[in-house]
Amino acid sequence: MIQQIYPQVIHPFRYELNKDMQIAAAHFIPHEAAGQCANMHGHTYFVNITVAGDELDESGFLINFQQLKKIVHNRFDHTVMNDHTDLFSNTSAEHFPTTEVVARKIAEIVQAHLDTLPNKPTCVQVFVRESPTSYVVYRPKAGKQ
Ligand SMILES: Nc1nc2c(c(=O)[nH]1)N=C([C@H](O)[C@H](O)COP(=O)(O)OP(=O)(O)OP(=O)(O)O)CN2
Ligand SMILES: [Zn+2]
Repeated sequence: MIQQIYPQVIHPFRYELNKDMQIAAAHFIPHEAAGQCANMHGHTYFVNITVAGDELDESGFLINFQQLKKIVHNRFDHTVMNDHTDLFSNTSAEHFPTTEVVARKIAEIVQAHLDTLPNKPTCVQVFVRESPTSYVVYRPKAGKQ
């Protein structure tokens, strides 16, 4: 069971939901500054996604928790991050599968789905813990990723 305390995000919305998930995945950072992390290795990523909004859908959901798991966990679990060439690149630092970029890409994937919903919720924070001692918080700027 995942039980962690996450950094809080300030937002103006009435509702906020949080979905936790674990993703087992491998990656490498294709840069000499990464040291040993330039070699392929694996993590159990702990991800927390925060979605907020003022309106619920016809089910009384901001978004179905299960849908969030489907679009994020199912996409990455037991994969190699670098193999997702539609998202990550081994030649551009903005797209290396670092914790920072993984968090941003998850926010982009989630927001793209939220944009299709009639109640128009917003992804306001993505927390990604890559190791017991290292995590990133990504907060999209209002109105853009
Ligand atoms: N800013 C970032 N720095 C590092 C990243 C990253 O994504 N963003 N990634 C790595 C490596 O991929 C590595 O998996 C994680 O490194 P680190 O936190 O050093 O992992 P350790 O478990 O070895 O940490 P200790 O606290 O030393 O046990 C490197 N840097
Ligand atoms: Zn790593």
